[in-house]
Amino acid sequence: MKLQLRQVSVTIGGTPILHDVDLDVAPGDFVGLLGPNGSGKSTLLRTVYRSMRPSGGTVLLGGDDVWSLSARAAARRTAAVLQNSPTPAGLTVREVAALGRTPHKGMFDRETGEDHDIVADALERTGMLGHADRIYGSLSGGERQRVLLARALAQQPQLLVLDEPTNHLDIRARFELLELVHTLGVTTLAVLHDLDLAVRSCHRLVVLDGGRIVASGPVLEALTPDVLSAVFGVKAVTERHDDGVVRVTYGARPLAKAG
Ligand SMILES: Nc1ncnc2c1ncn2[C@@H]1O[C@H](COP(=O)(O)OP(=O)(O)OP(=O)(O)O)[C@@H](O)[C@H]1O
Repeated sequence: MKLQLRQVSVTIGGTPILHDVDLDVAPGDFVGLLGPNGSGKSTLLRTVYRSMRPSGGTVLLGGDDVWSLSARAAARRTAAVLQNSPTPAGLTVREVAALGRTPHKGMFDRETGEDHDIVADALERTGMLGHADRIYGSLSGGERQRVLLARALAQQPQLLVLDEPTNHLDIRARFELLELVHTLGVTTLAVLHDLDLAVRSCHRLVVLDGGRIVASGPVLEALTPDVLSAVFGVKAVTERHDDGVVRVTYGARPLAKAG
């Protein structure tokens, strides 16, 4: 399902945070949202998963304004994996993942065999099925992150919104998680701080700076040396290597301002 932002702006307490953002994610595309600290990435995501109403502009999912949908209808379409998501204390891993089924069920509906299978599949795909009966609060940060992704998968969303999903994960788990997201084929918009992971994993990139989109497109077109220098302050190049993998290579003295 395609996601379109049209002229989206956000102003908080009189301070403009996002300025007329236009952004497209095609069905099935995995788009990385990059930018320095404070550039507005999380705020942009909030307008998509309905946590912050834009001050202007529209957010369209499958052609429908997400802010005109009921919260429940929107939740059936969009799943978000966020930093520090509040999670009820005392639940098991399976119970947390099963929360992803909530938007698909009536208030008094019980879990069906199909729900059970969907949750088990989500836990299996995130490598957490073996921990299904553990208390969520007892997990490590990386394990929690996987369970939150399992909850999102159990939601069977048409749009996946991820805010720094690889935070807390060790290097192998980072690759595994992004590989998993890539293979899901679900339309995905993900804030990523690791530029090298982003260029390997994403189909396209969008770069925010000061609340404005300053570059977007296929990875090699979006993350040019000029953008890396002007936006991120580093000397680096993005190039496709002989093995076909796109990588970001940083200079020996990577700080652009260091001359
Ligand atoms: N509720 C709020 N009230 C006041 N300012 C806010 C609020 N939310 C965000 N901001 C400000 O808006 C700007 C963008 O914040 P945002 O969290 O979207 O940036 P970000 O690109 O996700 O940053 P980071 O990479 O550090 O997570 C920051 O200057 C932040 O302080």
